[in-house]
Amino acid sequence: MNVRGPILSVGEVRSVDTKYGERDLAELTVRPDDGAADAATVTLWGKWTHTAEHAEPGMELLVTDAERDDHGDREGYTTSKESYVVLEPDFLVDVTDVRSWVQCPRMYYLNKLSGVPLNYPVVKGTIVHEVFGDLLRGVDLEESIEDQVADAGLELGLLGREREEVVDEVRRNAAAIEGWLNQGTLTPEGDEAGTAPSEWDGTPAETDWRSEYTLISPTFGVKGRADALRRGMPVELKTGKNTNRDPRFQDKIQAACYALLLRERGVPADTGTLLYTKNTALDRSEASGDLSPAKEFSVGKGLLEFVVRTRNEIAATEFDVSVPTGFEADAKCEYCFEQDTCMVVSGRLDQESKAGQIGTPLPEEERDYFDRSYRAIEEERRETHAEYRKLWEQTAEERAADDRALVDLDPLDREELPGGRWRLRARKDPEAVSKLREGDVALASDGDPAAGHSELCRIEELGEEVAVTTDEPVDLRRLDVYPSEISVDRMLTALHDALLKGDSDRKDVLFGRREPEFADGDDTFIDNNESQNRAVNRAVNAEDFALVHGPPGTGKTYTIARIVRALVERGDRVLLSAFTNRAVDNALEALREQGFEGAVRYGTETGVRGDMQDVRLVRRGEPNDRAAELNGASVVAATTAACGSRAMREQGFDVALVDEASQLTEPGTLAAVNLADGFVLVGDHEQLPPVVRAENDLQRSLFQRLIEDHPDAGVMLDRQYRMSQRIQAFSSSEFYDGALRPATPEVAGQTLADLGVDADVLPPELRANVAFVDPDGRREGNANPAEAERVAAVVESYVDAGVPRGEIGVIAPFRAQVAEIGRRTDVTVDTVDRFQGSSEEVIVVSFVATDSLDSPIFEDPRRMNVALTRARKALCLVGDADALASDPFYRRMLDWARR
Ligand SMILES: Nc1ncnc2c1ncn2[C@@H]1O[C@H](COP(=O)(O)OP(=O)(O)OP(=O)(O)O)[C@@H](O)[C@H]1O
Repeated sequence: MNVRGPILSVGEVRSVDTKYGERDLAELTVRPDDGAADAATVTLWGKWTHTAEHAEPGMELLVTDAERDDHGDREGYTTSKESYVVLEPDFLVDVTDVRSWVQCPRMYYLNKLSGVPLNYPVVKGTIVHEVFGDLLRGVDLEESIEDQVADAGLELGLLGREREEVVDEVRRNAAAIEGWLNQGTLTPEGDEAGTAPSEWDGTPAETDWRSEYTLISPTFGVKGRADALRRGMPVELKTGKNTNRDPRFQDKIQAACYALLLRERGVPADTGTLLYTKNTALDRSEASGDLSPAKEFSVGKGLLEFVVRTRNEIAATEFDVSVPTGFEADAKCEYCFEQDTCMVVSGRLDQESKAGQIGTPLPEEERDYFDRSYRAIEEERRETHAEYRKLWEQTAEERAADDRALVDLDPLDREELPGGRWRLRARKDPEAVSKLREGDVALASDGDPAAGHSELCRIEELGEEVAVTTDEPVDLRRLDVYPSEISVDRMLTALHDALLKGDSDRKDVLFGRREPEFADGDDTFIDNNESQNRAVNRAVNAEDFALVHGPPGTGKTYTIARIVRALVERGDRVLLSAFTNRAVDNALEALREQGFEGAVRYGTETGVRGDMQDVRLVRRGEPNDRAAELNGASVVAATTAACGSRAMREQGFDVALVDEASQLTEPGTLAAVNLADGFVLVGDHEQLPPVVRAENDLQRSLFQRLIEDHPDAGVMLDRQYRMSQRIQAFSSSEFYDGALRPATPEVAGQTLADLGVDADVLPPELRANVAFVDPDGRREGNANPAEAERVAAVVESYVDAGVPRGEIGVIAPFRAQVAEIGRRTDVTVDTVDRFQGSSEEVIVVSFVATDSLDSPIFEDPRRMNVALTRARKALCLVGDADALASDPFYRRMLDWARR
């Protein structure tokens, strides 16, 4: 029986005499059934008392295979021989984190802060791992090495490595792997080593080899990606040498973690193998000891329990977001490679640490900022974990209704690609919608992503047919959004880089110790728009930073391109960045339209728009050429997320220009800003705020903070090129103090007639360029079918009058209503978030709500600002007048629309 619930109290560890001799125990009070049952005593015996020492009231406790042990009138449970005790099972600890924690808890923390840097051992390690995977999939060794070294071309070039030298070194490492794979003793009888698994049926024990296996354990709160499984047993590859007979302790722990994860799936993994690739590469005369690369060890219950206890220590530390000191373990600092880094970080952040501190602490406000941001980012991590949990807590139908999965796919075919990867196809219900998009990394599964067979995949095609690529074939019956911690990890490293590596002068301005400064200068860069020209001047003259506030349609992109050109003309190297790929590509397009060539686009093939592929930096190839292309570019364009990548973190710029800055968290913005001496942020804090799950400081952008603290550093673009006078009026008065105006009389006076539409053909209620229609529908959940029907009819009226379908967009607040409307019309229907940054001649907005507006979606008027400003010539609001009139903001909107 499993007992699970919140801990109410934790008793001291004490010893008692039992028939087996003296034993330790600790009693905890827990409310089982996830808090629904009456309080019960749970007794943890023996080594599990170690976990009791880390437990605190408020944490969640899980005891598997518990036994009843009633205490008089109170229910009680006790651990059995089979039990595992898990603290905070919902917190998913990564296997690599368990590994670094056993080396030293402080190392775990430092790794988290600084991320994986660009260095040769790391890049080489990745290549060797890839080659290992290739060998398991049956690829020829030499072919694989050439291929994988070419793939790492850019990074190798940035590290100044020559291709030949790397090929040689990888070959020496890979030889150990190949040799081992070819050893008959380790291969099942009659089977050839290195052959790819023929058909995967979901049970690891039944196939010979699997590479890169993603595992998540709901019970133990652990996740990770095993290098390989051999007949269900974990094999870990280490690009180092180890001449002892036994694997290194931390390596053993890592393999044991995977064994634990496999056991949860019913695979009795009782042996772990570590493969040290440098062993055979040693010069035999210099080396002594055990030179065989593969070292096996047996994974007993004691080791698995140790893994869980270690994992519990991490979960307990993260429960109160405390910082490990290193005293938790008995690692010796003087033997540690990280000793200096550890001391510097401890000194700068004034943290207690076993290694000690050097240097002077950062000013107090910076340490406060660090602590607050660190906590906020860790809260966001917990929210990400909650997303993982939904993979097994929600039913397939719930996932689909939540737009997080495409379910009931019908597998069509599978095709093996060169290099051993697979392309899988399936048919999907044409009406099914989800958040998944082409290019996304997702989880492909046989229908059960947690307990069944699942593979990470990349979505290549998402129409009526779905096509994905994976490492191994899987019966493609379901596709899930795969929650990634990468953005959380990158926020932490950006925070680290900004505060611990950042220039102190820069920090003086960021932390309000000094005002931003500007050089004198007033040139004419743009002669037909005064505010845009001021914005370019502000940006060009900024000694520290400048802010460009751009309401809808005011020519932000145009102005950005002009700023970039002006900066490059005076000899600056510029980073052109934005939150989304779309905005980065739009800015590049504007640059091209203004006649500027020579920008390099840093991004993935699927992320970059088709017409920008010609300037995309290809990472594959000859190291020197690849690095020269990036290093030599005067303008590099990349999303802010990509700015946190290993390669980009090593780049330096004079100015970073960041578009959509109001949609970015502070650390998200810092990722780009860290790379440059000065920066220009472009955004509009009156439109959508940063997209985060947790409710904390991350919801406010750096753009907003700076523009509120230093209004003089900003220029607002006040002429818009998009909407007719009538459409923009409400937004201008509600959000921009009436300062927003049409740029030209043509913009102001545009109507549907300009499209050749005869207004008389339209129903009377749609003839004005702002219209309101009340369909008298009823909200059902997050949809309103009657309203959807009316929206579709409104769309048809515009089409009948001559508006091309491609010029009409429909915006609805909830995905359920998007789907409801999508079933009735073939024009673009989406939520506000998807429409930000775009516009259409005609926009129809569906409000869904009836009776009242009680949904968080209606609480932030900035959403409405985005919705209402997407229309150029006609805007039609479809909603329930009574519900809208119940809130002052929406009442004013109604008054305007009905005027
Ligand atoms: N100074 C200008 N002179 C002439 N046309 C301009 C000027 N500035 C912008 N435009 C035009 O106005 C339109 C909108 O500009 P742009 O796309 O740069 O707006 P934006 O502010 O980036 O829009 P969004 O609000 O969607 O981000 C474009 O067609 C652009 O060419």
